[in-house]
Amino acid sequence: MPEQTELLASALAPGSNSLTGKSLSVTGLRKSYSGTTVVDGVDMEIAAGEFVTFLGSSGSGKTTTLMMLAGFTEPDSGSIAVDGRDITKLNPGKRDFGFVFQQYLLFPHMTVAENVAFPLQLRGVPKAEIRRRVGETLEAAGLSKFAGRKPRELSGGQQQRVALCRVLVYRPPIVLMDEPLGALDKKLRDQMQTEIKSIQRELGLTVVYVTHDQEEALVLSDRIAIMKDGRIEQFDTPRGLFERPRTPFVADFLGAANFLTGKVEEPAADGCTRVRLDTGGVLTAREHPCVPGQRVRAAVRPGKLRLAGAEDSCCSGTVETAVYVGSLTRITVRLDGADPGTPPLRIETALTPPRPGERVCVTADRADVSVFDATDGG
Ligand SMILES: Nc1ncnc2c1ncn2[C@@H]1O[C@H](COP(=O)(O)OP(=O)(O)OP(=O)(O)O)[C@@H](O)[C@H]1O
Repeated sequence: MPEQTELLASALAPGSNSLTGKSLSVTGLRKSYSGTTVVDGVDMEIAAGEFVTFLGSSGSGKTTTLMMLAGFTEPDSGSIAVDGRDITKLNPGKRDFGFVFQQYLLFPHMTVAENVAFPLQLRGVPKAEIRRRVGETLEAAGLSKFAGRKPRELSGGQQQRVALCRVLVYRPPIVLMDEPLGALDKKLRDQMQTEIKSIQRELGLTVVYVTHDQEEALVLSDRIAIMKDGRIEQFDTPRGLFERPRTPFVADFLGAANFLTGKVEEPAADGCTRVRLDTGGVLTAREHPCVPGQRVRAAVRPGKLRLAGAEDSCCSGTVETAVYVGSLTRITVRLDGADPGTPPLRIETALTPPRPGERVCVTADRADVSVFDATDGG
């Protein structure tokens, strides 16, 4: 399949109007419905050729934001610019964006070839040129033998590939995709992710993508905008989001963090923040803007908590469960002195795991500990 992807990219390349993507600039975008704000001041700069994903739970405003970029939904305020040109008032057809949605929205009465030809006809491309470009695109996508079929005679993956061809055939500089792989099974989704990513890279397209699937966002994106209640909580690279979450929500949303409450100790010479945990024991974090005595929550991902060696300062507790899930074991540990109402710590380890009932001491490297003010919700 990678070969096919390269073919598709090269079939689209010759004679292209706009081979590379364009930049997108979004400022203060807002939208309310019946007095309820659903998009609440979205600002972002997307570089030409960048793959950006809106990731968030249902109702967080991802689709509404994308629809405003597309021009299908009118913003209450804010502006959108492509390569510095304001397009906020431009109607969708004039924006020359490509759209791919979860529902493939292929025309059911048209054949595959007619579906792919449609955007070229709209743009007044001469007939011979249409025939050539449709043929090349279908060939490269491995769809030539289905050219005469109607969409209902294709599988979900094939239909989605046709939908992708129908967009790429007219080479839009910016492609907007809303859960395009949502209807496909896992294996096909993985395969299509690879294809979409390769085509985007090969052609240098700017892609703005919507999903609620974390793994998909991490695989595809140069940067991810984590959305909550109509706002961007953090817009960063996958690594940045994982390693430097700016809010407890982001820490928990990506990779389900453990939260431990405590109080910041007097600063030490190394500039690190030491948190004396309510359960006893100390966790050290890299520098955070905290003051001594401040009540905080320290966040650590399950894969970053580890069972301490003799030399570590650590937090003692008892293993409650240990479940082997293939390449690693998921352990839960109840810390000594933990409030019975609080959930146990979740730890993932590839090492030989302890057994339920065993006493352990838990710690984390300072680079893996994030600290938030205790009143910072999320
Ligand atoms: N046309 C509309 N009229 C009224 N409310 C709307 C309209 N469109 C969206 N909403 C509301 O705006 C909020 C955000 O919706 P949106 O579809 O943008 O969220 P989303 O993050 O894409 O969610 P999902 O992942 O479920 O698609 C929701 O509460 C939704 O009910």
